[in-house]
Amino acid sequence: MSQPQATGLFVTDLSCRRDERLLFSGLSFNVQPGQVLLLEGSNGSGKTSLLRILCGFRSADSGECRWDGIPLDQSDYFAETAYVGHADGSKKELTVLENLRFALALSAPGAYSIAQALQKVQLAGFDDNLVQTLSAGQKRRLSLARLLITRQRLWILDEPFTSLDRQGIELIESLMMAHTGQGGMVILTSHHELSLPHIHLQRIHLDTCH
Ligand SMILES: Nc1ncnc2c1ncn2[C@@H]1O[C@H](COP(=O)(O)OP(=O)(O)OP(=O)(O)O)[C@@H](O)[C@H]1O
Repeated sequence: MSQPQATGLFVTDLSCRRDERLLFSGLSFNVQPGQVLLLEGSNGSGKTSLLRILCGFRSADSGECRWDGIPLDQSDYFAETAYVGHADGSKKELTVLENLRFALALSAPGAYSIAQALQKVQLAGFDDNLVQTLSAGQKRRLSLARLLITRQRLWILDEPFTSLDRQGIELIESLMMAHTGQGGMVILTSHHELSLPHIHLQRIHLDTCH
């Protein structure tokens, strides 16, 4: 009988050093459809470094990552993953609309049109505003709109609640619930306590991964 296929992200025995400091080692976990993984740890414990490894921006010192059972670089992983980092990923000299059109040109379309996504993140009417004129929270909301207009199975979010008001925090939580409810996956770092009822939430505390 054939083995059932491993679906999702499987990480085995990962380690990372920064300069002479071992940030984490022997780190193994998996994230499967419908699941959220919360990375916790003190400042400097390596949360962003781990996310950057998972995004392919830097290499691990050892270990292996597989997507649906296949090494990341031989799989569809990078096309199926969206990253929202500290820098928001928007081009500040372009308008809101231009940024979203640009994102859409690079990815498969998601469930929301650009107009619907702007409405959802409460940026309707800001279409022609240059990103550099938006507030920090509005830039965050624009990066959320990007997640909605494109279709990716895994969202990797580095401190997504930064700069957001209470309504914005609730918005992200509801978007994460909808995403995982449709079989999507989320990996995030946050110092904010999450409210995600009925979601399979895993936690990894990086201070303890040595
Ligand atoms: N570009 C870099 N070059 C050298 N060391 C770095 C670099 N970026 C981060 N580090 C170091 O790597 C360690 C982990 O940093 P990282 O940003 O991954 O931590 P973090 O857990 O995300 O922290 P925070 O909660 O403060 O965002 C820190 O000691 C930091 O000084």
